[in-house]
Order: sequence, then structure tokens, then C-alpha cells
Amino acid sequence: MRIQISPSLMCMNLMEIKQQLSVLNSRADFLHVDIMDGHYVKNITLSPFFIEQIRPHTPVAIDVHLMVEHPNDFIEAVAKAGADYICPHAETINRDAFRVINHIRSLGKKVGIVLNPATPVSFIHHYIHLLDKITVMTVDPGYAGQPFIPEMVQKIQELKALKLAHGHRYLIEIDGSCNQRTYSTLLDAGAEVLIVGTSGLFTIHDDLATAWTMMRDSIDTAQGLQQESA
Ligand SMILES: O=C(CO)[C@@H](O)[C@H](O)[C@H](O)COP(=O)(O)O
Ligand SMILES: [Co+2]
Repeated sequence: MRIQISPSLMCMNLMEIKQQLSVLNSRADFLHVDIMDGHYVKNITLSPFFIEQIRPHTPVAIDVHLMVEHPNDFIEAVAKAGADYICPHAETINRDAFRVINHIRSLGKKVGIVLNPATPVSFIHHYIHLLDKITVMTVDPGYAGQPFIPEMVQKIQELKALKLAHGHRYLIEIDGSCNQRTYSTLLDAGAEVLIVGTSGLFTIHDDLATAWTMMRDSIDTAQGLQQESA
């Protein structure tokens, strides 16, 4: 399967949003929208209003990463704004995980769950079969431009093995420091969707279309190497 790419829109040049979105529209598999509340992580980035603004200008699936203490306060707003996937952190829904999953699904949206680097796969054991996507954070959440956490490779392998053994449908997605230095390791471990931010896409060339081609070439090379070694 060809790896899917999800650019992280908090890393875009917001002064050139229309032009950048038109480049991403014909290339991206998802658009990754980080929503933070300033409490769960000490940062604030995009918002339901941002999703509402871009929705009429893109046919690409909008994937919302909720870095918020109380996901229930945001789920209806991001659904109404036009999100396709709604993805709270596992650590924030433990008191009402099944209610949250059912709520997202009742709004007609796909359900994703995000795991912090320190959260083990066993944490989501009882509802893993219900998920459309699992995101492995390979940096602590909150900021772009952080170093890759190598201990996460084993977690990706574990999710891949569980998916194969049980026929689960979830996509295995990686968030944090996906770039030329990490592509082959991530693909080898079982990554299926890569979120590309500052290090993988937005800073590698001033022209976004050129940056995309460079990124795709690096990924295709990594994937080729991985297939040869398989
Ligand atoms: O959720 C987050 C950060 O909490 C991400 O989606 C970042 O936007 C992405 O990791 C940035 O990419 P890099 O700067 O790591 O390459
Ligand atoms: Co994110």
C-alpha cells in the first residue's frame, strides 16, 4: 500500500493559505488540523473556526487532532465545522471512552485515537477494535520542530502486529518529526499515514509544490528500500 500523507496545517504559512491549500488539495490524503486548548498542552494553534473557513476550499479529508483536556467540549463544534476524522487523546477520554467513541460516530465522523509517547498500546486494549485510525505521537504533543523519540518504533510495530493478528481496520498514523531522517524507520515499522510538518515538508523548500515533490521522492525512496529489504 502506498503510504498516505497528511500535512500538518499549523506548520503552513498562514499568510499564503489559499495558494498553499491549492497545492495540497491535489496532493494530500488528509489535512491534519491541530487543536490545542492551552491547558492539555501549553500552546494554542488552530480552531473549529479555521476548519469552517477552509472546508469550502478543499475536497481533502480533514483530520482533527484534539490536544484538549475536555474533548467533549469540542467534538460537536469540529463536526459541525466540517471535520471528517475526530481524534482525541486516549489519556483524555478514559472516564468515558465508549461514550466519546459512540458520540463521534453518531455525528457521522470517523474515530481516531492519539497516543502520547508515554502511553502504552495496552491503554486502549478494550476499544482498539472500534477505531478507524490510531496516531502514534513520536514527539511529546504541543509543538512543531521537536526531536524524534526512537522508543516509539516498537509501539508502531506492536500496532501493526495486532492489526494483522486480529484483522483490525485502523490506520496506523505517525505524528511528530516525520522527515527524511525517519521515513525508512517508520515505514519499516508499519506506518501507514505520515503527518508531515516543519521538518518533513514546510521548511524544505520555499515553494510548496517543489517541497512536496522533494518529500514524495524521499518517501518513495524510503519505501523502495523498505520493499527491497522485506
Ligand atoms: O500535533 C502536533 C504537535 O503537537 C503535530 O501535528 C505537529 O504539527 C507536527 O508534528 C509538526 O511536525 P514536525 O515539526 O515535528 O516535523
Ligand atoms: Co498533530
